[in-house]
This record gives sequence, C-alpha cells and structure tokens, in this order.
Amino acid sequence: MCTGLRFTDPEGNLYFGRNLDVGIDYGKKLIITPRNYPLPYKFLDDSKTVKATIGMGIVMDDYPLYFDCCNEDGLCIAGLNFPHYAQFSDGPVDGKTNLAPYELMMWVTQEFSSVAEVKQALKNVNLVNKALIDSLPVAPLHWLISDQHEAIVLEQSRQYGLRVFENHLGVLTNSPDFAWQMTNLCNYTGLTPHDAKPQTWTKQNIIPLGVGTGSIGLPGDSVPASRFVKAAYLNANYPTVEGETANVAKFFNILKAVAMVKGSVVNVKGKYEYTVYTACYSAKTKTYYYNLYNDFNLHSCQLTDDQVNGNKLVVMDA
Ligand SMILES: C[C@H](CCC(=O)NCCS(=O)(=O)O)[C@H]1CC[C@H]2[C@@H]3[C@H](O)C[C@@H]4C[C@H](O)CC[C@]4(C)[C@H]3C[C@H](O)[C@]12C
Repeated sequence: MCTGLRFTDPEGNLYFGRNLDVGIDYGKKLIITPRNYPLPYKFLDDSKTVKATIGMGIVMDDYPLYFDCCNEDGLCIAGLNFPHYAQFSDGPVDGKTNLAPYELMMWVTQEFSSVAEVKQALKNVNLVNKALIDSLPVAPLHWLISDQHEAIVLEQSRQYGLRVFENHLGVLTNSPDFAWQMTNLCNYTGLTPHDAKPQTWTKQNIIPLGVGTGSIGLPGDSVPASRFVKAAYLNANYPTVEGETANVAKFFNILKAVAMVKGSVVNVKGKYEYTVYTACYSAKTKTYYYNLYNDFNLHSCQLTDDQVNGNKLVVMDA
C-alpha cells in the first residue's frame, strides 16, 4: 500500500511526497538526474533532460526509474499501485503521445513546469503496456501530480481509458479508482475534530469521556479506502503552520498516521507489508527529506548547482 500527499504552506510553498508501502523491498536509491542527461523513449524521439530532478527510485540501464520525483521548477509526481484497474494499451496509437508507464515520470518532469501544462498535454497521451526491459513487469500504477497551485490524479483503466481528476484533497492511495474514493468520502461527512456534546437518551445522560469523540469512525485499518479517508481528514484538519521545519514535521506526522507497521498486514506471499520509506519534497528549498522503517532520522538532500549541471546521474544509498 502507499499513500501520496501534498499541501502548501501559508506562503504557497509546496510540500509533496509519499509513503512507499511494500512487502518486498525493490531496493531504493536517492537519485538526482542532472540537466542535459540522455533521455531515451520507446515511442517518441529520444531527447535530453532540461530540468534537474530529484527523487527515490532505482537505476536500470542508466535510466532513472523513479517511484516519486520532483523537478527544479517544483513539479512533482508519484506512482502508486492501482491493481485490478490500471490497464495500458497493447500498442502505440497513431497521432497520440505514446508513453510507456515507466516513462511518465521523466516525461512530466522534463517537458513541463506546471500542472496546467501537464493537463493540457495529457489530453493526447496514450499509455502503452511496455516495460523498460522485457524481463521487467509493467507496474500497474496511477499517479499523483502536483505543483504549488494544484494537484491532479492520472489513471488509465480498461473501463474508462485515460482520465485526469482534479485533486483538492492532496491525497492518493490505491484501488479502487479516484472517483470511487471521492464518493466513499461522502460517507464520512460526520467526522469532526471537535468533541461530541453530552446527550440525553431516554432520560439517560451520556457524556463524552475523553478526547476524539467527534472523529469516532475515522478508519484506522490499512485498506486503501481507509488510508484515503484518514489521510484526507488529517490533511484537511491539520492547522496551517509556518516555516519549513514545522511543515516538514506536519508532512511526516500525517503520513506516519497512515504508515504500515510490520505485523499488521501479511500479504498473499506471506510477507509483512511495511512502510519502507516516507518522503517529503520542499519545492521552495529544493530539498528532498526522507526517513526509513528502521531509521527515523530525518535525512535530506538539496538540489545544488554542481549536481544539477553534472553529466552523470547522482545515485545515493538511501
Ligand atoms: C509497489 C510500488 C507501489 C507501492 C504501493 O502502492 N503498494 C500498494 C499495494 S496495494 O495496492 O494496496 O495492494 C511501486 C511504486 C513505483 C513502482 C516501481 C516503478 O514504477 C519503477 C519500476 C517500473 C517497472 O516496470 C517495474 C519495477 C519498478 C521498480 C516499479 C516496482 C513497483 O511497482 C513500484 C515500487
């Protein structure tokens, strides 16, 4: 399971990131792609990068396979599992911008600086069922894409084809589709951070005995629908805070509240699902913060001039 999150602070600075929850560790590196790095495409003309990008992922065949990343203009994207729903075309379609799903991250971060531009370009995109190398599976993902002004969700399914949703909540989890998650949220309109008032039921007085009575029913389990409701509720109700330190803390406080603790879920392969890392990118300072399941130290890496102008990928152990 995974949860993606974004919000802005009172000055409009974007904080964007995710929990990566898996049963197997795919390996993970902190990767900086510099400007002017070769960018091969399966169906488009090969290109070169123009915007430095930072994020978590793995490198294969010199290609940065990001799980989530942000470019130097503050445009960010995260891929989250979308099993049973994600479906990509069998082949390219004439006249379309045909992209393999793994290429989406680099295409978005290299071609665009804002969500408005991405939305326009997505009108002509077709995602084709193609992996970087044939021995790799195609990951069944959907994506959260954000800048400081807005966020969208991109999904391609058999039933609906490619769809883009406005995402005012700043949250994404997994299946089912985003439209279902939004409808499901309507079941939780009674949740409030304010405590319930004393009541009288057939002459019996009942009183709230502790804090939190307004949010009884807030889900605490790990299914995607529950994490969606909980993360959306926390993101909507967490007070605005000022400064990078408090906003990064806010980010981690929300995501840790929907993180997966070993032992709570054993997947069909008999493996514990757990939050491998939690990450938050601050667009203002171009800093990628993260911590790990067994290491709550807050690690950080800032995009600096010498890294963005190099000619090699910067690949660091996370
Ligand atoms: C499994 C990860 C998503 C975690 C998640 O959403 N879990 C939810 C589980 S569930 O729905 O609730 O069941 C996804 C996110 C990014 C994915 C990786 C990236 O897409 C990069 C490559 C893409 C290759 O095609 C496959 C390997 C891979 C390295 C992917 C492996 C895996 O699918 C990752 C790591």
